[in-house]
Amino acid sequence: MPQNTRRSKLGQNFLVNLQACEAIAAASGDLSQRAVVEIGPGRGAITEILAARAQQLIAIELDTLLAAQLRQRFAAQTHVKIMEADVLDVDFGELQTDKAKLEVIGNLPYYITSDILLHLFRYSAVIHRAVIMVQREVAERVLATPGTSEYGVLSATAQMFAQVEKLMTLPPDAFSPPPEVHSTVIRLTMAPRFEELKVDAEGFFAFLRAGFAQKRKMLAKNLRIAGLEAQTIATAFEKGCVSSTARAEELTLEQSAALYREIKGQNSIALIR
Ligand SMILES: C[S@@+](CC[C@H](N)C(=O)[O-])C[C@H]1O[C@@H](n2cnc3c(N)ncnc32)[C@H](O)[C@@H]1O
Repeated sequence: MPQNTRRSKLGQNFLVNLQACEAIAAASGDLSQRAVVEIGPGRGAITEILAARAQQLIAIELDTLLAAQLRQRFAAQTHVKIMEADVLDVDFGELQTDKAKLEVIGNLPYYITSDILLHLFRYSAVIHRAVIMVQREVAERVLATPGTSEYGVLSATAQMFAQVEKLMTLPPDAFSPPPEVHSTVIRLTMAPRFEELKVDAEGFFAFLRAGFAQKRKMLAKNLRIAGLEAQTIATAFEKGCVSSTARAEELTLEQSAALYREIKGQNSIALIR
């Protein structure tokens, strides 16, 4: 495959703004006692800084050539391990070598941002924080609050697993080659809310996906389409104090959870297709 095609396919827009590299590494705090996982180290701009600060660094790179170059460059630093792999295939549980949770950092390949986020949430029990660069529009969706048009399944999912913060936005010229979009660094501090809101992850996410399935439709309508009985929905909305005309994006996570618990209490969740 020609180099340019491979680059755009793998989301290879390398960060060339040194200040931004420093800021990303600094956003994870003191790393001297931490194991850090870098996703997509590329040409090593952030890797270099992390190698100087972390107790242990595991950098996961899919591109064979880049991985080989990094391996050579960091050969003398035994606390740095370059893994040639697809990050989505990596079991983060196996990367944790002591009790301390992992710090994750990365200027992500944008073509699989949502998949990487879901992968990180799957391993939220072994991750402390993730400082990641994503496309600005994705950051806006992750950070969106209920009642705004950006609020959707991604916002609800991210906010069920983590406290999310926006750190900085960079223009295309901070990268080489420049992407067509602006980029935003966000910090996710893992703090799952399932116990607090008394919901199970699998059922609650199926409920959220059904509720957001057609964003222009009212939540009740979407739940009907998903297979719930009208009476079940009406009772749950009444008990959960949710307006029958509400749309899914208007509900806080607390309200969605209350509604879900009501529906589950009526043994109707299994009806969701
Ligand atoms: C946006 S670049 C960031 C490179 C570097 N960290 C920087 O900031 O300059 C994304 C990197 O992720 C790598 N990559 C793409 N898909 C990947 C995957 N599935 N698993 C691991 N790395 C991947 C690309 O080869 C590229 O090096």
